[in-house]
Amino acid sequence: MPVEEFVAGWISGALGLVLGHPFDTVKVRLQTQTTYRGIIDCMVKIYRHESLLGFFKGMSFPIASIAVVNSVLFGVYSNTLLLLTATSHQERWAQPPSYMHIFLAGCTGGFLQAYCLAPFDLIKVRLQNQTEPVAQPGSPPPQYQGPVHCAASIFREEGYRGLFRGAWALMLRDTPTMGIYFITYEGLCHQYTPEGQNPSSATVLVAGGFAGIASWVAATPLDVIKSRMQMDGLRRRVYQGVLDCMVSSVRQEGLGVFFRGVTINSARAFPVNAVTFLSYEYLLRWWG
Ligand SMILES: CN(C)C(=N)NCCC[C@H](N)C(=O)O
Repeated sequence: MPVEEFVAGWISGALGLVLGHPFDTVKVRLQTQTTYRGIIDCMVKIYRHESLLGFFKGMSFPIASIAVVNSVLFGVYSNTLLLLTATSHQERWAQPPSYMHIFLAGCTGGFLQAYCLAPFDLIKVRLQNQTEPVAQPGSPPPQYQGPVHCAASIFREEGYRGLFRGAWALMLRDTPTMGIYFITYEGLCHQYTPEGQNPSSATVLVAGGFAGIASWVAATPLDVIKSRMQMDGLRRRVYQGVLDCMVSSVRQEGLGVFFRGVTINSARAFPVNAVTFLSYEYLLRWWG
């Protein structure tokens, strides 16, 4: 099993994550809180009330977890393709796998990474939703004082299963959309690369960016539900499950609720995934 794919997945994911985290904070707030009038209003309020640091709330855990999460996604994707098609990453441009195989490998990677991601994503969302300014002397401390405190409090108050709150919605979100992610990336690369050659940096950047946008547009409805399920249980339980969360969200806010955060998700997805795929491809070429 080639381990370079796992390491390349980790490094490239970390680069993309730092770039995209401020957008992610705005998205999570828009999806779970009703106090903001839109992206700009949310950004201005975060900056005024919480300073620039407010945009980076909840980032330390994802940075620590990206090693596991992204290496599982890229490593499982690549190794599943190797199993299905018997072609390694280096041979893949000369002998392209079928779209069905790419989709299946993407779904497998997405499914397994969702399981690893669930507790880390929960803690990120809970921390991002704390609106108190970071470390202001004299003011009451926020409910969670950091990622470890947050994890320990969830474990104490909601038990082990509490750490996996929203995990079903996360799996439903990530399994098909990671198939879409890799199909878009590989499809665009092949479209714009002469037979048998490696794709150029510009092609990788554009294909990676559009793969991010396509997958996030498809993922946004379940992303909204996932974030709501993760915030549920903080004070009292509102939703009985994923379906109940969908139905009551639509009843209260209309069908538009499924597209909350889609603009900021797409704006974030392009640079994040362009950088992720470019660094991934270069690291593998460098080691290959
Ligand atoms: C849920 N969906 C659609 C995805 N996770 N798509 C793949 C993008 C992964 C990248 N780390 C990012 O955060 O954009």
